[in-house]
Amino acid sequence: MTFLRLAGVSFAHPGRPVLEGVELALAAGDIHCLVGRSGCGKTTLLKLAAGLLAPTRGQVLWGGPATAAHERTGFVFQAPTLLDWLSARDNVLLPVSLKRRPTAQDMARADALLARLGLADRAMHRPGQLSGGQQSRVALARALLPQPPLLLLDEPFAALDAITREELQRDLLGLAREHGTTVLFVTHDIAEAVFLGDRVSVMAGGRLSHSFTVPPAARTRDTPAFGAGCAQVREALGLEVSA
Ligand SMILES: Nc1ncnc2c1ncn2[C@@H]1O[C@H](COP(=O)(O)OP(=O)(O)OP(=O)(O)O)[C@@H](O)[C@H]1O
Repeated sequence: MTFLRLAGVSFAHPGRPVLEGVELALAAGDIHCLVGRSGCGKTTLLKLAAGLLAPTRGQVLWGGPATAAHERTGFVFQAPTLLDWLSARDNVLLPVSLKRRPTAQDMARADALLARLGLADRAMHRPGQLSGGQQSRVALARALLPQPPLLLLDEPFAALDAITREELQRDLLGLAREHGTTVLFVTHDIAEAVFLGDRVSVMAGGRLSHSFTVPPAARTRDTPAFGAGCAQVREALGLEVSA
């Protein structure tokens, strides 16, 4: 089933065309990674997918469960964007507490998500008392709390060290599978895209120039399948591929 489709989507900021006739189809439950050079329009595409921007041409078509547009998507940005004066648990509860008073069940769900992400003993800590990786985990838990069918991630792990980044990639993969969440993930990092993606699309010249299906074997690093996936993406980006 196609979950979200961008059909011939174009977008221009004032005086600056960014996207030209983008075609993208997300299958339900897929993790789709988008790789491209800085400034090529990845964030703009995510905002169009979220309905935060409207296309100047083309359509964004929703084929997922019938929910209000703002309830369809969770968003995780590069910076965790947590509220400094709230505990980790209250940050996770924010999508609920902006609408109504959280129930005991909401709090139990927030605590369960924090525990799933290894933060059981940090629920009452404020963001300033957490490491960068822990703050990113809180941001991920916050995005997942309303159980959105679609999760949009804009380089969420870019600022993290390599070890924490790999841990969070595994956590994201596990959580997306457990919840059946469809994911659109923007990254500069080719290895991250190949590790996480069921599909990887390369963005260049305002459109998706290449799209690949990644075999499940590529989810183990240091396998030929992983190496081949990275080489394919490098080539599509016009980067040197070692022999
Ligand atoms: N509000 C805006 N007004 C005008 N131009 C903008 C605006 N937002 C982004 N742009 C321009 O649109 C282009 C695409 O920006 P976008 O943020 O989508 O790129 P990106 O691929 O996500 O970049 P990065 O990888 O560096 O985050 C860039 O050239 C940027 O300068």
